[in-house]
Amino acid sequence: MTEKSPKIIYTLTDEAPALATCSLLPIIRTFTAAAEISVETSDISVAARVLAAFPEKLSEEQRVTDTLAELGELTKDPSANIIKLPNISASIPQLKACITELQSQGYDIPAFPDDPKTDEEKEIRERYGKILGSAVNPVLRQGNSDRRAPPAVKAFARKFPHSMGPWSKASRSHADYMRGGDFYSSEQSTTMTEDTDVRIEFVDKSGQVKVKKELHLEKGEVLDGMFMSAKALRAFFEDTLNDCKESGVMWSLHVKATMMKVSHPIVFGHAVTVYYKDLFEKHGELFKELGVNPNNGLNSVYEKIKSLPHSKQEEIEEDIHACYANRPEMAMVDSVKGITNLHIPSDVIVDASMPAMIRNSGQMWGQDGKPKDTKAVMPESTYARIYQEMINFCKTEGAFDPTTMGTVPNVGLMAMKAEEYGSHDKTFEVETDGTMRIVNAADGSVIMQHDVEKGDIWRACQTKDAAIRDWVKLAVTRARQSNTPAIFWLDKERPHDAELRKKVELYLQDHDTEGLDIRVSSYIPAIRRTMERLVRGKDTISVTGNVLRDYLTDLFPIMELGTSAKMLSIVPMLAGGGMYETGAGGSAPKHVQQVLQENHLRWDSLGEFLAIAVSLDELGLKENLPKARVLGQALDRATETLLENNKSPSRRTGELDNRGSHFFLAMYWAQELAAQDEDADLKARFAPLAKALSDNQDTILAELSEVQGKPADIGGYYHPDPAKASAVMCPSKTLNTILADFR
Ligand SMILES: NC(=O)C1=CN([C@@H]2O[C@H](COP(=O)(O)OP(=O)(O)OC[C@H]3O[C@@H](n4cnc5c(N)ncnc54)[C@H](OP(=O)(O)O)[C@@H]3O)[C@@H](O)[C@H]2O)C=CC1
Ligand SMILES: O=C(O)CCC(=O)C(=O)O
Ligand SMILES: [Mg+2]
Repeated sequence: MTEKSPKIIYTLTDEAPALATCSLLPIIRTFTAAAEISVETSDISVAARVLAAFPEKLSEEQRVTDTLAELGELTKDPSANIIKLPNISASIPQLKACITELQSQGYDIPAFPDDPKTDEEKEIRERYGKILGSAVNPVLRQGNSDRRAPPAVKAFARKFPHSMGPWSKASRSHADYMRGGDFYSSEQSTTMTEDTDVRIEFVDKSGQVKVKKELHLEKGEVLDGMFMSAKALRAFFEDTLNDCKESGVMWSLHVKATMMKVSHPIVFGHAVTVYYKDLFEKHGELFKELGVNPNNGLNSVYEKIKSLPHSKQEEIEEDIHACYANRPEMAMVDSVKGITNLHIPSDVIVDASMPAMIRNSGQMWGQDGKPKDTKAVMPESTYARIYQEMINFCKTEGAFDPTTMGTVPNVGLMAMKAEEYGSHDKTFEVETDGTMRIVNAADGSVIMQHDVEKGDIWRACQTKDAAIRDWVKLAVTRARQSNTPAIFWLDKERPHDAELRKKVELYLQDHDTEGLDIRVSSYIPAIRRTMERLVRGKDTISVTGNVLRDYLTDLFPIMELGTSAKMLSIVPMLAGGGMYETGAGGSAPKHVQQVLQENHLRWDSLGEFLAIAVSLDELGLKENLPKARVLGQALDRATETLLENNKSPSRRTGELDNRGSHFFLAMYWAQELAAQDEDADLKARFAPLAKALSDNQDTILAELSEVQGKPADIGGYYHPDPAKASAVMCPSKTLNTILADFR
């Protein structure tokens, strides 16, 4: 194949989707080869990114290229066609585990410096800092977000509804959030009237000015500044704990320490030191000497005390247990292993954890492994209120019914690192009391300022005008194409949203909105109206900012479909290319545990099937490749058949899993190609494959089922051995031979 041949980039990521890829990719390549489309891989796993950061430490054979940087460049190319699977947005404990694993495999990379002192350590910390948290998605998402459940997926959910816990009117579960002192209450916002250079500065009490960051802002760009008071946050945590202790409701923290990689670990750290207050008061000095970092969770205590004599370790562990006696019961991540909600900051991630709780009758799991009513603590009130509104709704109306409910697609403002999710390099933990301010670099005039205290978390956010214009256009396009009412969720009380409201009003005038139902509404009336319609089987597009994009595209899909992995998730890039995300969920670490213990992968690749079909269709349209379109459309029909026949993976070991589901997809896809009459060549080519697969169905399914029930060895967690992982994920010799013979 020449270099110019049409190509799709398929990302290799982490955990469950990476395993699923070992099985699915050979199938995809078998089909795309027939249209001379190459499917090239790009490894953006945490492990690959770590290795790419230290080329000088590695041998020639060990070195890998910086594929994320390459992909970032590709997003500017109008012909870009990227299939993006979910990847780990690593917390510090995860990054450390990845480093240790790579070192054990013979890669001479440096340890993660907890407390960098020398220049060399600082430089290493900086390199690792670029890999931490949500470091991939913001680079690749150079467009706004279009996430929806295709009609076939909705039909499937209605025919085979997922489980949905009932809601009691007497439920004591609720969301709790700060009523003051949070980002919401301090937000300031302005739109730049011209291109402007600004400085973010800190002024201490003696008037000394320290420049924290310099920025170039474009004309029309929206700039926000806000802070969260550390004192108010700690007082809030204490109040919530006391309230739970008195009422007997379980306590649980929901943040996004992965994506909000600077601010939320700090918030998480405060929760740890408030919950385990007695422990930190008693051993604070020792913990400091040992390098305990509460922002990494209670696990940091367990890790660091390992160096102490046994008797001291026991004393500290007893003090930890004493906290449980004094504090309310806390929700557990794993009650059998004793892992609490505060052990590791990346275990409970708000976008997925809150809908899971609501779907589970508003309950989470307690120390005894039993579900219990819960206070879901989400300090920042900006978005937490929508969860309370949904809880109120479920309490009065009962749980949602997946067999009758409508759907809530989302058009999300995401391009160019919009809003809070692009704020990490402009987020600061304040060192002493003083003033944080943004000044115009040209004349020193103050654009906005906040009086802050030591420990407060201050941040600035940027939203580019081009991104907002494109977002409005995408919303109108989706409303028109699907003939569905759309609501712009913009809060009247929020200064940032007030700026956006002005722009939305203006940019809507650029489009033909005749006959469309497009409204602008504050969050609470917006979710209320959406839910009122939803339970009546009616659809409503939510048009939201970046954080609500993230939250709502888990919240509604999890109610509607059981998992957001079944979503079609398209990012039409501003430069003209396309990125097709596979669902709206993450990399499902729990699924890997099941593979390692029982060799059953319950990962549903539906998001991948949907993404590949759109990717092929778009490729066909752009490159004038009718065969690509025929392949894509046949894949969509095959996916519909797969859903109708319920050949999605089961959760239970011994039943059809991810690999078996891929087999059915391959068979249905080949059958669709053999049945179509648009392309005679594809018809003739795929007829024998369809026959071979259906003739051997029983043998293949038996071979796939045989391997289940025993532990599996993939040779690593973050950096599995490709041969071992492939052997585990492609265990049917018959299927492997049929695919190899066909190619
Ligand atoms: N686009 C991206 O790159 C994203 C990455 N992430 C990253 O993913 C990791 C895990 O995040 P987490 O909050 O646990 O959320 P996940 O979405 O990965 O998992 C939550 C649960 O959702 C269900 N689920 C998710 N995907 C599937 C699927 N394809 N098939 C079937 N069920 C599915 C599973 O439920 P059950 O266990 O009941 O089967 C799973 O345990 C983190 O490292 C996070 O940073 C998160 C979101 C998006
Ligand atoms: O980038 C991440 O960490 C998570 C992304 C995510 O949750 C989403 O886009 O829905
Ligand atoms: Mg999300």
